[in-house]
Amino acid sequence: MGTRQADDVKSPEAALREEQDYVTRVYDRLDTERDEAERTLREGPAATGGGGVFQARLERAVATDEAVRRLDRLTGVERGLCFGRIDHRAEGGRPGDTFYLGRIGLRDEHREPLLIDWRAAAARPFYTATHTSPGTLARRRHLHLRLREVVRIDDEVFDLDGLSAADQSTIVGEAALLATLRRGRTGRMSDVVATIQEEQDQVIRAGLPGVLVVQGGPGTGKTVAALHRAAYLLYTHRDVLERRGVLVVGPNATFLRYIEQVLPGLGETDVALATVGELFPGVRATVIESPEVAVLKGGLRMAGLIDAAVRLRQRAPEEGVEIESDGMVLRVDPATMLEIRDRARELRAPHNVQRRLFVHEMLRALALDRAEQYERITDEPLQEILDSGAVPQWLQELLDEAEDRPLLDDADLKSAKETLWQDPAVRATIDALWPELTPQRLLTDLFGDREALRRIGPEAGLSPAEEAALFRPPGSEWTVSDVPLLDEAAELLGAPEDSAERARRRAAEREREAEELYAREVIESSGIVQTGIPEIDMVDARELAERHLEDALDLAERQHDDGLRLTTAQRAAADREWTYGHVIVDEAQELSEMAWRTVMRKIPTRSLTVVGDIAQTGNPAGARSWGSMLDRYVSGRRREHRLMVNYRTPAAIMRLAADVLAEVAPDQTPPEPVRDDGPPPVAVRMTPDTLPALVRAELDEITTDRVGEGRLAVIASTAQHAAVLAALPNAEAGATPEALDSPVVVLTPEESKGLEFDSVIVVDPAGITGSDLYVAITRATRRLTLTHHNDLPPILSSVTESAL
Ligand SMILES: Nc1ncnc2c1ncn2[C@@H]1O[C@H](COP(=O)(O)OP(=O)(O)OP(=O)(O)O)[C@@H](O)[C@H]1O
Repeated sequence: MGTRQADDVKSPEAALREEQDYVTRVYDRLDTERDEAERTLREGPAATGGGGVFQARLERAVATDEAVRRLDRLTGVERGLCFGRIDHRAEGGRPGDTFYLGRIGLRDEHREPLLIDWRAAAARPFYTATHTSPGTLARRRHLHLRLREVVRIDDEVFDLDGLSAADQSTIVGEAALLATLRRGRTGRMSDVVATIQEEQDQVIRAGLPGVLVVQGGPGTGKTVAALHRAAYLLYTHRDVLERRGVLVVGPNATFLRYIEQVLPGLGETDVALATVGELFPGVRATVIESPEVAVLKGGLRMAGLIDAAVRLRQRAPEEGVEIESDGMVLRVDPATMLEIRDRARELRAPHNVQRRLFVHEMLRALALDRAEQYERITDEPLQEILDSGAVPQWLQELLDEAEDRPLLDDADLKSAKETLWQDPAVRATIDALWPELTPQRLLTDLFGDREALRRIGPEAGLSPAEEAALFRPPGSEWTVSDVPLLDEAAELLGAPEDSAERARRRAAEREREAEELYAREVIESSGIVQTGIPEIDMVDARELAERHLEDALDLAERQHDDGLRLTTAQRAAADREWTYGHVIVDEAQELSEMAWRTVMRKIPTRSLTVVGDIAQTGNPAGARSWGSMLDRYVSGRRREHRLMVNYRTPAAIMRLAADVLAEVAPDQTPPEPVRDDGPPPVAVRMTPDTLPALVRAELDEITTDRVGEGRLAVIASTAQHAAVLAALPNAEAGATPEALDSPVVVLTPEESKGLEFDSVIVVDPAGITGSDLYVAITRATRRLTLTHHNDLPPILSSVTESAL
């Protein structure tokens, strides 16, 4: 230590000018690359028209895809493109290396690195160096930009002697961090790439395989770390993840809107975001059930109930079946009926696939019955001859021969079955016995049928009261708790197979085969798979061929979308059976057991990041511990990482939150706040009439001179919500994404989950129970007011009363 960098002694103005020159070069380079990407789209192979052989189409598709991706990436990173610089210590008389860090990596025209991607290994010291263990760093510099102008520099010098004790703190980049944290809120989360802290860095760069649980109190940066992790994983494992995609599951649409800009800002545009209510394609559920029904529908007994509901739709009537067809009454006797149903059930396939066997067996039984009846009719005159005893020799021979032959040969049987299937009466009867079902149909019928619920409820271990609670009239809206049940049903039912769909699938398959052939030819003709070394050829050739083939087919598929370019995220979102490369679940404590089953189906490799806080669980069907939700899927293969520092809520508000936590979750420790600024929380006794005045006063306090900053949330229990909204006609209400753009929003505690606001007014906290109160209080980044009509509960007694 002790070597001083030459430019440490420069005047601050000169240092700023120098950095400005560098940053200007970086932006110039960004502009050049954007121009190039645009030109490729306009003039390059991507721009040539449609048609042509598959290889040409393939090349065009590759070029288009790359140019669009590149352009997306280059466009998303404009703000704060370059945010830091690291200077390594000089060694052996040689000056140390200097690197500039950015949201993406850029090289100059000579291919020399100009900007290092924040996720690259070379950037890591920026996040890990502390005063106690600086590694090889001599200095870390934060560059603060307004648009493309460098407005401030913050230095941390690691090789100067005599650092104060405070500087030894483990929180790195304190000046830069606090400046960032004090910014007014804009209603959108922003990335923190310039100020990622060491404990967050460990989460972000943890390995891809297995389940990583990130447990942390409110404001510890769980969400922000999870999103940076998505960007980091995509950067480090792009080949796997770009093809399979990354899914981020969040608690509600407002929250997803709140975080949606973070990944594009980090250069990633291809991550699917969804709520649990959106995990079943074609349904967008937002309605929340009553707590009792949410618990019931969230529990694993539902898997048994749905299984029983499917079996209930596979009928074998005790009295057998009779159908009038073509002037004849056809019968399937009870024993045959049972045999046919059981044979179909034994097929290890979903209901709609088993149905095909059921239909064939039923038609066969009916065709045989018809043939037997015909035979009886035509045999009547013959019987008379036989009874008379005068049977000529030739007839006896014919009869002996016929006895050995089956009633219907294969061709007869096929045509008889086809004829029967054309008969609407036959079809209707078979459909009623084993209908083709969609998940929606199955659940609508089940929940709308008290008798069916009563019949199968006991099998799933439900009490009569629980069976009754599940009933609802057909046509009711889908709820968030229904979505995992729809997914469960889809799993048991399989895809319905109507004839139009079948024809489309066959045509698509034929086309795909043709394309596959072309793709193989492309690969073979390019010689890509020949290494000349027999062992390598055997393994690598296959792997390479498969990879290229899949890429080729992906592209071919995309071209089919009438010229529309579908991203991996879009294709994944439309396909229930899509399996992702990695899944991140935020506010994961809210997921029920049934929701976890749905999520786990999407990630058979179990490469998951699970982010949440057990102390904030609001969903009565949510997690009480991580083990209770995850162990059945990943027992023993779960790593847990704890985040302990709160970057959001100032110390005075956190002291109150700690009182609440001690009551609602005494086994949990509140996180340590970084900030000790801002006024203590206050309590205001009032009526709804005075609420507008309080809102106006708070808005005056938080509005900054920067346009678009300053957000206020009024958080009220569901019971108070309507009255509060009526008192604040200019405020936006709850779970709409637009609410985030409004300076004032009225939310329930549930809706406020994961969000943050400069000022929070909690209306009637006595009416908000348990962890919901903890969530509501910890949304504030600067100011907290509690309003109440009656006395405050003892748990909040430390808050000072204030007049309006
Ligand atoms: N390293 C950091 N640098 C700057 N800001 C940060 C950092 N880490 C977290 N923050 C900020 O702290 C706030 C809280 O972060 P975040 O929402 O990710 O916390 P959380 O743990 O998910 O909270 P909750 O459990 O309440 O949803 C955000 O404004 C975030 O930008």
